[in-house]
Amino acid sequence: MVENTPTPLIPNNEILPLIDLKGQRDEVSKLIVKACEDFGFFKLINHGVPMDVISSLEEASFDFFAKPSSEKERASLCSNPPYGYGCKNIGLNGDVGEVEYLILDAKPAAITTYPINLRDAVSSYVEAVRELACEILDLMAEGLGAQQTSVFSSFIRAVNSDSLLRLNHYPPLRDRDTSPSTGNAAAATASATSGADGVCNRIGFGEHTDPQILTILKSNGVGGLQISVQDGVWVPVSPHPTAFFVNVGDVLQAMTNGKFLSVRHRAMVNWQESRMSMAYFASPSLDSRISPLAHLVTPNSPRLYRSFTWAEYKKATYSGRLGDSRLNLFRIQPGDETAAKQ
Ligand SMILES: C=C1C[C@]23C[C@@]1(O)CC[C@H]2[C@@]12CC[C@H](O)[C@@](C)(C(=O)O1)[C@H]2[C@@H]3C(=O)O
Ligand SMILES: O=C(O)CCC(=O)C(=O)O
Ligand SMILES: [Fe+2]
Repeated sequence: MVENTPTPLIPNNEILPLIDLKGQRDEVSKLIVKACEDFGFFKLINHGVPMDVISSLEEASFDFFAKPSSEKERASLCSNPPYGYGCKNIGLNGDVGEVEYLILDAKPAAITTYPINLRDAVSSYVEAVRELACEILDLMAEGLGAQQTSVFSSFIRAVNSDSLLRLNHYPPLRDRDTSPSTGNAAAATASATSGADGVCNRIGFGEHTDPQILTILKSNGVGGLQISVQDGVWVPVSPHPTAFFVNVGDVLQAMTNGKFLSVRHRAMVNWQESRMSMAYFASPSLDSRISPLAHLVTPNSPRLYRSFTWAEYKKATYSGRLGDSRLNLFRIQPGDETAAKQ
């Protein structure tokens, strides 16, 4: 059963940074670093990804989710978790939400095996968004004063990068039998109270951090994404017609020695409109070793996490629940000199 969530919510989201990628390079890189330190999140406009590439994938996604369940399950492509179609069950350990989704391997070789109606749209989108992720990561490296601009983006450019594309569809609650006790539509209305923007207090995708390096997310014009700026306080991210929402993942928090925050976020369901989100998770290859940039470890900022491979981190992620704080498993305990030198 999906519970209501009477947690404090800040209605005004103007505090979230909106960054113009066409601005002056030095300025943009400073703004990105500041946003990642303060929120682990920002909105990006003038990002260079053509609108027709975005709308083609959005259309292909709506077409896919409009198919009968039996067909979607068949199109699940493979039984290799986490790839494929899923409905309400998130991950393998009992998490649920009012969402259906398709998770796709973003490797070019994998994309060529997708059904014809998705293949072209996914391929163009992934190529464009991967380039954007690399550009953002280069700006971050510059803003952090890293010796090599490509210190982060080289992980994503690797041919065997484990990046994923996830298409999430949150059907509107209005027409559904949503009341757990009675199945009655009026009771469902009362229990899933919605605001003026139609966003309900019903969870579509529960709170979590993204485990990878960086997430580039595009949603349609329907609100629902919220980020947690401090424990239990949720800030709604208002929809934007063209912007991408960018958030830091756990691996980038580890590589920046905690300077950047991997922000907790969740997605709520809309009362009357379908919400679609398309998330590209930029990820290292399985054998990549993750360690902090040397210049970010100082006597005043001692090392926070032991080094790990993405395979190790991914295994820890997938053996846990959605809301777990996975990075804590890799945190160096005070006095653990061996781990601090690895
Ligand atoms: C419950 C889970 C779903 C998830 C794997 C996990 O065990 C914990 C992290 C979840 C998450 C969140 C970000 C991405 O949407 C995702 C694909 C990922 O890499 O980690 C999902 C996983 C999933 O849905 O399989
Ligand atoms: O749908 C959204 O806006 C967020 C989805 C999300 O956080 C995820 O897929 O990891
Ligand atoms: Fe997420």
